[in-house]
Amino acid sequence: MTSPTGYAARHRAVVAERGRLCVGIDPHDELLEQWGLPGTIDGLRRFGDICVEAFGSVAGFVKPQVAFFEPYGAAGFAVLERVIAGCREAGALVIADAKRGDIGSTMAAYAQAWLADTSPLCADSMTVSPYLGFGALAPAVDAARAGERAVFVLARTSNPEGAAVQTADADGRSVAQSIVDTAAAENADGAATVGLVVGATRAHGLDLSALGGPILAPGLGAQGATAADLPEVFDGADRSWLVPASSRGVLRAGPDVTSLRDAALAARDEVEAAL
Ligand SMILES: O=c1ccn([C@@H]2O[C@H](COP(=O)(O)O)[C@@H](O)[C@H]2O)c(=O)[nH]1
Repeated sequence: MTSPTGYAARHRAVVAERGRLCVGIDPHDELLEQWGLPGTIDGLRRFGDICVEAFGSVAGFVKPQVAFFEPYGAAGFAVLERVIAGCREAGALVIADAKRGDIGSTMAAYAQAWLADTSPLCADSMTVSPYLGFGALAPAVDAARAGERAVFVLARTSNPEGAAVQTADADGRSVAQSIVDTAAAENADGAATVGLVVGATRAHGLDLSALGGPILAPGLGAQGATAADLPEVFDGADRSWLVPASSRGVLRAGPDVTSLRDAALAARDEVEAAL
């Protein structure tokens, strides 16, 4: 077997050391309240700092949900920068859950924001939406490949509403399967630059066997999926590439750092035992 290159090497290394679980960092208002924090920028900053301390040095992957930082404006983005940098410095791979997608020229700016070393928001990967066409994502795919990073393209999302668009027919296969097949072609170089988002919440009917890249699988915990569901939901996929994700399911253990870390490690162990 040849040694992995590009993003694949970074991904494989962190999985070998820390496992496949991705902990979502989603500062919901209800969680701030449950953690005894004010719904202010100070509360958001404290939430972020606790997450960095709890997860940065033990989680393989963390996934800050950008949407929860945006309502705080510039100050919220400053907290997000701090969360991304803190987790990366502690060794976790950071997936910026930004779900960006636009015409190519604008996509290039999104890539610069989330995937360029020069940006204060620079992460290890980002989520992107192919609704403007897979080809429009090229600037992000190129930036990711050049920087040994990845993009996670929405294919079959964890929410029930996604089916109407994602299972629609596209020349004899579903829209989602066409995304999978295009991603697989991008991964022919072995660098695993193009990952997918495929929810863990239900059977998706996709053939993921030739993907050759990571599969972010949100839906564990609060959305009802369990680690025990994973083998059936992802039957036929290369499980070594699975990145099952849980946000509220872990975050509800807060605000105590040790309890949060223990919850993340317990979820990680359940995932590894199931897979
Ligand atoms: O298909 C998708 C894509 C993204 N998400 C995001 O993941 C987390 C899930 O949070 P939980 O608390 O574990 O339910 C959230 O940020 C979503 O925006 C997803 O759920 N499904």
